Amino acid sequence: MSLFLVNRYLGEEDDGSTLKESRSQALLAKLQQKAKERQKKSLTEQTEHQHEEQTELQDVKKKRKADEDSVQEPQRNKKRKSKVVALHSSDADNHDEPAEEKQKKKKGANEKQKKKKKDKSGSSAEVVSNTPVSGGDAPEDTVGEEQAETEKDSPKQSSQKTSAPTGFTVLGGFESKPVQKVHRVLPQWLAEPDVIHRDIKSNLVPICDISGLSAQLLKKLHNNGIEHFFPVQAEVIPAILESAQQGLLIGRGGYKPRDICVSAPTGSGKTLSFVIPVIQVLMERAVCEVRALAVLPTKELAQQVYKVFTSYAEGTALKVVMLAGQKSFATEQASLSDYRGGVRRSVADIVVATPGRLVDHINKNSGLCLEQLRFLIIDEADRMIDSMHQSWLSQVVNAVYGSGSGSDAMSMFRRTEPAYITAASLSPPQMPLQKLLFSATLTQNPEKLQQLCLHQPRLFSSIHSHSNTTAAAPTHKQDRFDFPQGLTEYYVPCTLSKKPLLILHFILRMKLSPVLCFTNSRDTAHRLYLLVQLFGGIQVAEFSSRLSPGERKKTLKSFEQGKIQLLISTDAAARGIDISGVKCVVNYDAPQYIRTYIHRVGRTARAGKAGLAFTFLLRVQEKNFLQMVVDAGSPGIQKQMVKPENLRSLEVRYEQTLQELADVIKDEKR
Ligand SMILES: Nc1ncnc2c1ncn2[C@@H]1O[C@H](COP(=O)(O)OP(=O)(O)OP(=O)(O)O)[C@@H](O)[C@H]1O
Repeated sequence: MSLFLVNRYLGEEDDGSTLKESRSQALLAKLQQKAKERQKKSLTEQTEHQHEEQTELQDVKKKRKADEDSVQEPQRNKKRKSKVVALHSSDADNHDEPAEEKQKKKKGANEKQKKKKKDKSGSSAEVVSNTPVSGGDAPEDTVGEEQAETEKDSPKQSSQKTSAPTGFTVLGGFESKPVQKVHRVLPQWLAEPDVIHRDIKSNLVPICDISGLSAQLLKKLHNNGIEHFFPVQAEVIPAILESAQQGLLIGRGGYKPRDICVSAPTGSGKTLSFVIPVIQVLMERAVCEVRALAVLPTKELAQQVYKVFTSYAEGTALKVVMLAGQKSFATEQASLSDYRGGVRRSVADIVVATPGRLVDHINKNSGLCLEQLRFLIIDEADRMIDSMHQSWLSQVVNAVYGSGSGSDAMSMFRRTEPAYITAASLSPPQMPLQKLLFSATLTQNPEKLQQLCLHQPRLFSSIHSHSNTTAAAPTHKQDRFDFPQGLTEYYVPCTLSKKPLLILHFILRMKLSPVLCFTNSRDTAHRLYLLVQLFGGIQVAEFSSRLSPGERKKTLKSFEQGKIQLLISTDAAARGIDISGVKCVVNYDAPQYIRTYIHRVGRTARAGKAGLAFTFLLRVQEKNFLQMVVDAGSPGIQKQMVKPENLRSLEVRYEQTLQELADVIKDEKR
């Protein structure tokens, strides 16, 4: 005999499907019976409630009539009418619903009603609003009366209401409404800029017509072959000079000077428009401090601007320093300050820097003191905004206002970062930091510009105000820009395999050199360079991050001197690089972005001269690329076909070169 009996659940007994079936049938029968009982119950409840509701409704009606008699308030009447019509229409809505749905709604409403009664909190108005939902059985005479009244008042309205079953404005309904176009509204300073003439040649201003420039500077300009200012210079130089008319400490009328933004085409002379006034203002300084800082995105550009600054600072007491990593950190550090009598003193007035190297000097406390900074120049500003993730600007601002928090509270020149302008914030006067922004493709996106924390900015632009507001109308997707007047744009339909032949044809047959040719990657640039070199007969060089900064500098110099017929480059040379004598730009690879296109083609047709730009386009690229260029405001891009027979004479040699190239690349990889 067993002491314990252990019962275990062993899952469904597998005694055949018949048992399972009989069980499920029994379950189904049970459920059906329950449902029937529920239906019956609800029907009886319903009739009871309908009766109750009718009596309640009549009460409400009586009460309301009494109210109406006493207070003849038309506004209230209107509300009630619409309510009743709405109730009626919601009832009409219900006709379309399936019977089951109706039943459910009725039941739900009944339950609600019950609850309300229990709580004794339901107002008469609530009862009215609930009534039709509970079955659409509102007393016919009430609705009919109200509807008749409404019809009398406004037949049009009533017809609308009968045709549209819903009297309510359905929130979140499914009615399709035409989507309203969102029109771009620019802040006034962006929408209405100070206009710069586009045509350089016919709007030259003699240098002596600009007041405020010293005889020394005028002489310097003259010596450099500049007798006239370009339109952008004629507008911007006086504006910067005016902002510093009262000295470095305060702006016009004692106010902080406005920041200045300049959007003018490539090659229009933006560099001199900040170099000349900054030199002019700083020439009169007594103590050497870093008062101007120009930030540029690449070493090459920094080098170029540094050259212009040094050229115009020559013969003055001003010292220009470059922090772009061209020299060692220690050498750069030594050029910033020295020790005299145990005190560190600045020996730099103007600093030209790349953002990375600049931040290095700020963080490593290398002797770069920005506490007396008056001008912050941001060239290629749109590109610099894109590199804002490096937080270089906030580091510069911290370096400018860093010691204003009280370490030297007695100092008259103590600086605090300006917040809102109040009488208190303007006193005592402090050296203002004025930002000067320059670009050929300055963004009109206020959100992006906001990152620069501009103070009452003033925009100088060659894009006219009317086009600023309507410009984006066709697409609303991209900004519009100005193209140099002397530029003629072409696109060349081609296939991938014909591209190298085309470039050879341009130089050997069309004699278009010197050509600056852009590719989208440094590998493409390198292969094309090798191919052209192997083909022979063309002075060719490449320019990309494959080369050291020193090699790049040399290459640019040789190109400028005319020793190179074809310079194949990545976008490293697309922005700002000023190489005189570039007759032709070729986009071997079509650029992806309009800004890249504008800067690339802007390496020719500079300073009012003529220039050609060709873009090789594959069939699949044509539509989108041409649309992008037209939307950006290009005056027109023409089609240039190159007949296959024109390339035939080059083909045999080209095929041989391809084989040689394969070997060279193999060797390189090894
Ligand atoms: N007033 C002038 N007279 C003659 N040449 C000038 C004058 N101003 C500038 N230039 C020349 O025009 C060329 C283009 O100037 P700059 O490089 O300043 O153009 P940019 O507007 O900065 O172009 P990008 O947008 O491509 O940087 C330079 O070679 C410069 O020496």
